[in-house]
Amino acid sequence: MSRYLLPASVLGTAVGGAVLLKDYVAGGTCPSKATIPGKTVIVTGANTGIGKQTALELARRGGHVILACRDMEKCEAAARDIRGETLNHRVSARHLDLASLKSVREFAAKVIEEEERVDILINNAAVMRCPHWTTEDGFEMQLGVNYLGHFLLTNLLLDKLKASAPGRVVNLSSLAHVAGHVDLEDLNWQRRKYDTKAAYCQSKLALVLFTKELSRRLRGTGVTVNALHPGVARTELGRHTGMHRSTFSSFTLGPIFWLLVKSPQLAAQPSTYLAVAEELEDVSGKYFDGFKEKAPAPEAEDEELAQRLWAESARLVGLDLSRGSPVRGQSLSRSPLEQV
Ligand SMILES: NC(=O)c1ccc[n+]([C@@H]2O[C@H](COP(=O)([O-])OP(=O)(O)OC[C@H]3O[C@@H](n4cnc5c(N)ncnc54)[C@H](OP(=O)(O)O)[C@@H]3O)[C@@H](O)[C@H]2O)c1
Repeated sequence: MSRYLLPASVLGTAVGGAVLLKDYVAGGTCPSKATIPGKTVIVTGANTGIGKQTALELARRGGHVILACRDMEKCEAAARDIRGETLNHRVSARHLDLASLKSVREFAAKVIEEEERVDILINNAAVMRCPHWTTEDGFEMQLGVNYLGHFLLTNLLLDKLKASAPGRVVNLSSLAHVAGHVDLEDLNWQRRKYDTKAAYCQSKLALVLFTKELSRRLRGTGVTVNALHPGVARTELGRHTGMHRSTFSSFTLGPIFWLLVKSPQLAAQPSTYLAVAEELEDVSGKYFDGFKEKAPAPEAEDEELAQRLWAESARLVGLDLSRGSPVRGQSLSRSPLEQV
């Protein structure tokens, strides 16, 4: 067994390296020079990685940028960095923990009350391949943070987005969605044996399906929504994968990874493009790989699945299906899983 390990690892590394090289070469800076003075943008998970760089790029383009993060110390520090670098003082920090529906509702309520408008929502935050953790409301963490938290947040902000139209929603998905499967009978991993990779892929596929159904519902409102694979970037996303704990990985994959993958600055360019490019004004419901529109995985094209997922997600987060608003009288502290 062990004599196959080294050649297999070398082959794996070479293939992985080639894919990443292609990704790097395909990258580039945002082809649009559009500015966004007077527009209000929300970026979730903006204290680090692609989110922080996207917020920086949008602040450079004159937007009023709201960094929405779970750790206020990191959030304020990122906002300070961005203000210092861009000299745009309309960059602010707000608390949002996507692992808590109560926090999502509080964040949305404050934004609706205190902000005049919301033009662009970038659903960027994510957690990848963490242990089998659950959110405050009892959802598997990757489903709860990456998908359900953003599903609820977007729905709660829709009226504001529509009132500020034209507007845009950008959902950070991933190429990993192609390996995903949405199991409507067990979205929350209560019956299936838990598989953290599959849970990440499911959450990213759910975001593409959500994009499709939301786009259908937004027709004629002036608000568009698209999903994006930003490319492979060296960020903190791999913090739970344990790659750094393996000696083999540290000495082989590690350096290759750091050399070949995109910087967060480069990986933020497609998010910026989807948020501002004038030529995308009427483009909605699509999946982008970098700057290019691509066909997503076949399961992500299933309109009936997208509609059923919407209904199930609304049920899980406690949205009134007919109004798209929180169910009246619903306790914010009880788990929606307990309520249904
Ligand atoms: N990097 C890549 O190669 C890659 C590839 C494909 C897709 N993507 C997607 O691109 C997006 C950005 O990823 P990244 O690489 O920049 O990752 P990252 O560096 O790990 O940043 C993730 C952000 O999400 C935040 N976050 C995590 N849990 C949260 C919660 N409960 N509430 C609010 N915020 C939370 C993190 O906050 P803390 O710092 O407090 O944890 C952080 O700000 C993600 O959607 C990811 O799936 C990335």
